[in-house]
Amino acid sequence: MGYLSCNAESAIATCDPYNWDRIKKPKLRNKPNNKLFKIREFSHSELESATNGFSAQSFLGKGSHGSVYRAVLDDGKLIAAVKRTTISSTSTTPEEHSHAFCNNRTNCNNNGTTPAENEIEILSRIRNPRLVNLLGFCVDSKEKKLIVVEFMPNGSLYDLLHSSPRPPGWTRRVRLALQIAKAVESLHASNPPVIHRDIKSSNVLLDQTWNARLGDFGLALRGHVEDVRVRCTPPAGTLGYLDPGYLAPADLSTKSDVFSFGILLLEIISGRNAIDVNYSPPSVVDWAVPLIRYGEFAGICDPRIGPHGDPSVIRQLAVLAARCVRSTAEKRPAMAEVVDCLKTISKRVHAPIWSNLGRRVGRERKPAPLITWEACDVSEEMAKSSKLGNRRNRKVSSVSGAELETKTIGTPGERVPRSKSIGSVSEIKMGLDPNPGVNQAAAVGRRKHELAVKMPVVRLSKSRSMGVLQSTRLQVHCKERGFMFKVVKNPNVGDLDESKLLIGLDKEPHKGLESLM
Ligand SMILES: Nc1ncnc2c1ncn2[C@@H]1O[C@H](COP(=O)(O)OP(=O)(O)OP(=O)(O)O)[C@@H](O)[C@H]1O
Repeated sequence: MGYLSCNAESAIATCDPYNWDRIKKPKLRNKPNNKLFKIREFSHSELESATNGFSAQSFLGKGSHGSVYRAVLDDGKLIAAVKRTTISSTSTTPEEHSHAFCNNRTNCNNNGTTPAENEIEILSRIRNPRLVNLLGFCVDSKEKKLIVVEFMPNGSLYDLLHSSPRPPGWTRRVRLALQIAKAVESLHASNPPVIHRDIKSSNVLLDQTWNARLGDFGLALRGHVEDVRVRCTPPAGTLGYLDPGYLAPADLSTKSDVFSFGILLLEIISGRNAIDVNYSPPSVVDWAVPLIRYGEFAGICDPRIGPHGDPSVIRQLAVLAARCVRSTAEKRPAMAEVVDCLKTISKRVHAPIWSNLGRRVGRERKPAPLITWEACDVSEEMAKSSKLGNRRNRKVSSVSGAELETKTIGTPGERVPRSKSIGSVSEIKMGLDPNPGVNQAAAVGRRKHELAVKMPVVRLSKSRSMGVLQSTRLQVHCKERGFMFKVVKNPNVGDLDESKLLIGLDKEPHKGLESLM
């Protein structure tokens, strides 16, 4: 039995009673592997030598909360990834605050724990082949926590979708989507449930056999919605993936993860970033949902690979994604249902080529009613919207069009190749359009072809997890406009070159944003 001590308040026994519960109920669906497992405590010198002194050669990448290094441990028998966070539970400097996107009352994102402590606490209780599992931790002399997790040698799903010279085919995309869905479902099926809150393609890593693993539990919350901890943790997530209905702690549910998964599924289908200012509308939801409503399924497929030979595969994937991003959380499917749908789709993707021959030679063939329009609320709204006009369209799409700070737009209709530049939020100010139907109506009107309005060249960087801004004015904005994002250069960010996206739901204005509100 391993025992992990993070700090006096949050000492964690890996033999948690919750895990005993699950061990007693082995038949639970997709039960995470909650067998007791050892969490190692590494010495700092051990990790230092395993990463060649945290050298540039060992550097794997940088996230919102710190840097990640490849570590060779146990005489080469164990390769791991070490996350060195930029904040400690005792740190107080403004720089550290801004690195952690913390509000100005605490340097912690979750009620007294830093993202690193939070990740250790959550991952020490769950273990699953679909997750980037915890191997151990280390506390350095400045009380900073270093997290040691399984090393994922094949990069992230983000890189695979957006930077790979050989974009994955449909079989692989559906397999990856199913693996991620299973990972999320296993979190939601835990007792108490774990809500990840930061599902996105850069947090899906690929293991040595190219299977998807969900990682980065820095923002995850473990508990029931009524638990104090969940109720007191302000909203956080990443722009483009964040559930627009998640405006206050009480709004959080597993359905927020379902929304983010829906965005990820649209990204997998289309190869488009969640937010891409090279397109109008920049939000993948605003772009894809109107096309899905009008049955233009081929229009949302990644043009680098084209639609799947069996149109029902794309239809089912698209409708599933549209259901996940429904604006009403209760109408979104549970992850268990998402897994079932993807399993069925997966079987169709794998169906032998001759099963499609009927259609190819012109023989009429009914698509399998796996996810029919009738079963999908989107169809109801489609029918309503055609009666009520485009103003109704806004109700379906949860994340409305992002508003560009600059209005300079190139020639409408001019085709712009899909840019690999990363849809981010650095140079732009984004808000939920107060008239979201306008964007969507335009999208529908020109739906026969992909919308391609050339935007000013903006070099973008990867969307980052965001923290919390405390602002009454922004809260008012949120209420008045439905929901509002502000993306600005944050002068407090220090050496992080990323601009930070902040969403405010509380009292005191954040210095960096005050002037922009
Ligand atoms: N276990 C791992 N194995 C290999 N590479 C990893 C591992 N974990 C993270 N990385 C890489 O390190 C980089 C930083 O990861 P990290 O999770 O800290 O941030 P992120 O997900 O990119 O951004 P954010 O913190 O905003 O969510 C990423 O490029 C990621 O691919």
